[in-house]
Amino acid sequence: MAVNRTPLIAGNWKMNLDHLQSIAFVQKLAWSLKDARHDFDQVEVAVFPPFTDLRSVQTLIAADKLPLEFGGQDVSQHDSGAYTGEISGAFLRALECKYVIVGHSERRQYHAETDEVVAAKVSAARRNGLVPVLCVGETADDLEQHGPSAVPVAQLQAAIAGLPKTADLVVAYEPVWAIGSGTPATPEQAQTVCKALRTALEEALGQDAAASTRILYGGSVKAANIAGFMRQPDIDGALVGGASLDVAEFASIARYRQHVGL
Ligand SMILES: O=C[C@H](O)COP(=O)(O)O
Repeated sequence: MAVNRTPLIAGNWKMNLDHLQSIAFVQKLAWSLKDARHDFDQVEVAVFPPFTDLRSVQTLIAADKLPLEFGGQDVSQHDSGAYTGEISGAFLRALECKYVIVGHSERRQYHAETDEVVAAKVSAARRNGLVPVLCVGETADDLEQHGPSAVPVAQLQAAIAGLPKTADLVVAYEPVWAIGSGTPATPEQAQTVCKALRTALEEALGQDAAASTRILYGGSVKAANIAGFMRQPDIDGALVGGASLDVAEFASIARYRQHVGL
């Protein structure tokens, strides 16, 4: 991991933990990281609760001045109007979200989100002052047919076409076959794709954007395997699903520097 990119350890809770559970979780997480003298200047930690938890999480983090960031798991491509069930980026920003996940494979798969929709959501996030955490990744079939990098790179290119060179963006490489499977990509496999993604960032947005944009790996990350990913030069953190629901496990992932020997 390059020294000029602050690593980001992000927990995507998906559809887990209600607002009461979210309060207990965030309190325990902050306590656990404080106990362990986690260095928040060296590693940024963020949680992505369900929409219904965001107000509780915001209130707790603000009241106790907890050094945690948070964001939504999705955002509408529209800012307001007759879109039943959708959540505006303006609403997320009003709740002081810093980030929003865009284009997660579960949204692409279960909600038929196309590259075009994902690109519109990236724009909506930026328009509303949110940093998009743009997810890209190939299925097992994609991998067999096109190799490791073609699909994630094409998804990235489609989502960032037309963005200004100064756009603040996080990219999360999540091979679909690794998500929730217990079988992560190897650090070397993940590095190969993340390097290709960085090259695509450079081609689209220039050298500075490529050098400053954080690229996360996601897919069956846990405390026992985080160090291998964080040793890779083009991996700047992790987007964690299942393991982010266990406070001790997630805190241990956030303290990856101990595992890496830093
Ligand atoms: O957003 C997170 C990813 O989908 C990874 O999920 P997982 O850690 O449960 O494999």
